[in-house]
Amino acid sequence: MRIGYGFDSHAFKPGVPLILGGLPVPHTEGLAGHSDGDVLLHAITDALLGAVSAGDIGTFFPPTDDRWKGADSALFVRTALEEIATAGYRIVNLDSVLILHRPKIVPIAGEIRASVADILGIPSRNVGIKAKTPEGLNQDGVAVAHVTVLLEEIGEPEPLKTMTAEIEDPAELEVVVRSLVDEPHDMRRLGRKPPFDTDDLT
Ligand SMILES: Nc1ccn([C@@H]2O[C@H](COP(=O)(O)O)[C@@H](O)[C@H]2O)c(=O)n1
Ligand SMILES: C[C@@]1(CO)OP(=O)(O)OP(=O)(O)OC[C@H]1O
Repeated sequence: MRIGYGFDSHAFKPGVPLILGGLPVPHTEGLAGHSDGDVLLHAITDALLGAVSAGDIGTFFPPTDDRWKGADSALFVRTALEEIATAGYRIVNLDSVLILHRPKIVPIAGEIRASVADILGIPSRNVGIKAKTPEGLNQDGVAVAHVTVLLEEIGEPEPLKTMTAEIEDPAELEVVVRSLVDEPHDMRRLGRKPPFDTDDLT
């Protein structure tokens, strides 16, 4: 298991679109940045890179490089996903806190969650989206994102197990082979989930 943490902040600016977690959000202002200013995806990128000690967003995508001007921040996340896969890990779950006065996040949290889950290639149930207003912080014109992520090792598939048995009566062999081949086997009884949905079997 590995844990990662990411943080980012961007100032609100009139005349640019607001994008949060890859979702375009109708609002009076957007977030200033060299890229599309998606504060949540930047914090996610840093959480993923940090979990495998692979540096941070700026080491991969320097703000001095014109290639990333106006870039879709999903590109940064995809690169971080490649880094964690190369290191042998995949995401267990991710949690986040957005800190901003407006817009209100709760009414659109489901859409942001679905967008983030889609970019990460994980189910929505493994993505947490929360929000707070920056009360007492004197940060009215700013959006802040904090993200934590938990990774697990992808791991090698378990080697096939072999069984040996001594049978004296050849008729008994027939019974044992038939029971192995013909009868349905419920793997849940062995305490392990099958790697597929048994209802899908035809
Ligand atoms: N931009 C925001 C900020 C907050 N919320 C929701 O309001 C709750 C109360 O926030 P406080 O910071 O005032 O304690 C918060 O837990 C969120 O549910 C929001 O939706 N969008
Ligand atoms: C994403 C990059 C690169 O375009 O720039 P910004 O969009 O300004 O975002 P920030 O989180 O300030 O810094 C990371 C940079 O690498």
